[in-house]
Amino acid sequence: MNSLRARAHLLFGRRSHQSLAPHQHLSPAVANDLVISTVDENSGIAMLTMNRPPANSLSMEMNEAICDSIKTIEANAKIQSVILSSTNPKIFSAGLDVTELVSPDKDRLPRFWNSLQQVYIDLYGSRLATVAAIQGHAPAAGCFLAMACDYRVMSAGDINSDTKKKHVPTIGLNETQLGIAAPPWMGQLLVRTVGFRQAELALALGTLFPPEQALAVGLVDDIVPHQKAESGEDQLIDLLPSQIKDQALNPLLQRAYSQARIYAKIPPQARVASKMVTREEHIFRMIAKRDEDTQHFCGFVTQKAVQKNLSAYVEALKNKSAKK
Ligand SMILES: CC/C=C\CC/C=C/CC(=O)SCCNC(=O)CCNC(=O)[C@H](O)C(C)(C)COP(=O)(O)OP(=O)(O)OC[C@H]1O[C@@H](n2cnc3c(N)ncnc32)[C@H](O)[C@@H]1OP(=O)(O)O
Repeated sequence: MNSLRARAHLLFGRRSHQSLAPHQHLSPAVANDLVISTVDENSGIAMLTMNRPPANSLSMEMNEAICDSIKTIEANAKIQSVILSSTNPKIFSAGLDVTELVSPDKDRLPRFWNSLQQVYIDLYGSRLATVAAIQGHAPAAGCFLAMACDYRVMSAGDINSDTKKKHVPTIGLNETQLGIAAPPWMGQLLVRTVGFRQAELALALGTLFPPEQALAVGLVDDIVPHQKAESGEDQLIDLLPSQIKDQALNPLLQRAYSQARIYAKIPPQARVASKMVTREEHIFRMIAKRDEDTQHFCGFVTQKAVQKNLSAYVEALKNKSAKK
């Protein structure tokens, strides 16, 4: 137990009281293209915006960029909360980049999987309070990113003013629909989020929940109707990267921001210690089985039958997109 506590300190307690970053008031966007980070030391809030068109799918480089951004923000002791968002108004993240899975390079595949495991460790185990602003679709590992946060707000959907078409985002672990299974630690996150029976059903069926249902099962904490607010918070406007500067009146981002502010006011030692109570065991269990998990993943994904399903899925995605 003592060693668990020591390791927990490494995971959750690291750098929480040290200022490793030079003092800054409000930083301009720090972009590594795939992920854009902005921080506001006055409010103690940062924003991590995923920016990998067209769908924020998680390639190895994208996973690494997410981890790098989390670590950079964590190194600033003035920051207590981070909002995870997307530059794409219709897609939060489409999950794993499925092209990483089809006819994979045998040296890259385990590294790719390790990069996803690291996102889990760094995001789920972050000392920061994390709020997911789920504006658009969040299937599979997109749902995982949201579940790894402390709080999830989801858009109720939107009507295109020109075409009058309704856009309703969905969220869930839909892996079985691709002929694959969510890895145990990801599936367990769903169990921890929505409870055993709902998770058992949703995992088997690959259910993608629209916002109202996601709220009803507890997969998200709040849903926000898309009605532009009259006025925005100046501090939120400053935090938005240039790519989404026009989103200052977006009610979803405003709701995420107010939740991030609530978290930022809680004494960090207490908040982090309480996070440890619910998360440390799960994280350590995964770390202990990390290599086994990688081997299982590589073995599973490279099976002939699985490759056939994945190829067909990627083809269908491309055809769907081409028909638009
Ligand atoms: C033991 C463990 C073993 C295995 C575990 C493996 C775990 C896997 C977890 C995963 O995350 S698997 C990935 C699952 N993801 C999906 O099934 C999502 C697929 N995408 C969609 O359903 C839709 O794209 C969307 C609902 C997210 C958005 O729909 P829409 O707005 O209509 O956009 P398009 O479908 O036209 O897509 C736009 C563009 O993006 C490309 N794309 C979409 N998803 C992915 C993806 N996951 N990876 C790579 N690329 C993706 C799509 O092909 C289009 O690209 P174009 O260049 O053709 O425009």
